[in-house]
Amino acid sequence: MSILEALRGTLAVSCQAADGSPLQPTDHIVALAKAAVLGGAKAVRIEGVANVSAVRNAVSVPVIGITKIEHPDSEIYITPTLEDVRQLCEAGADIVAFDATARPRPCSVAALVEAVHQAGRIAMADISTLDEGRAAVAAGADFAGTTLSGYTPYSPQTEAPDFKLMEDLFRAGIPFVAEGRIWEPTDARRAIEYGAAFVVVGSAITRPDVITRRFADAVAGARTTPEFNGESR
Ligand SMILES: CC(=O)N[C@H](C=O)[C@@H](O)[C@H](O)[C@H](O)COP(=O)(O)O
Repeated sequence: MSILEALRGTLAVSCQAADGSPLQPTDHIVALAKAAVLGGAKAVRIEGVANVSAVRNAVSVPVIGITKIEHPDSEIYITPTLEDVRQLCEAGADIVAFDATARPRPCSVAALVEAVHQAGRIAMADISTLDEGRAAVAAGADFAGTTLSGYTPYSPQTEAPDFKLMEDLFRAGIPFVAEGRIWEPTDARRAIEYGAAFVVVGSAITRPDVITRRFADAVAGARTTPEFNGESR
């Protein structure tokens, strides 16, 4: 069975640590990935060549590899160049994901796809609109990811997952993975029911600081005098 067939209808977990997070050391990323697998993740999405290599050696599920490189002259920061692709493949990524948005870019989507395929790996195109999904698949990408919806100025800026984009991709016959702002298990399930090949969840599982903030904000907004049936006592 191919990797993509095996992943159909399953959960993948993105194990990344933002700048300044105490979880940044590679050992912690490996621990997050192992915990995700214990919980039922069938793939993990990992940022950084050293992290991909360490996680590849520590778990047996497929690894979706990316790099994140901020560049002063470009808004493209997820796996922007052929060198990033080469290093991720060498580190053992089974799937390489890259920005496939329509913004000005250092390297064409077609060239990135070709490099991924030459290494015998699967190409995942992170997109923000239906047109970008169409273009990425036309350029040879194996599937699109809704990852960047909400992160380009011309895509809908919402707090929820972009279910409209999922529906549009499904109707257009573009194979896709649901990723981005999936906070509730019911949303993950809904994404599969909207036709996603599989679902990638990150922050809601692997960013304890962000998860904590949700709870802290909820508690901070609570009334401190109990009230039952509209009556306080
Ligand atoms: C936009 C961008 O840079 N997304 C990144 C891509 O790898 C990660 O920061 C996200 O955590 C990941 O996509 C999962 O999404 P969420 O954390 O919302 O479940």
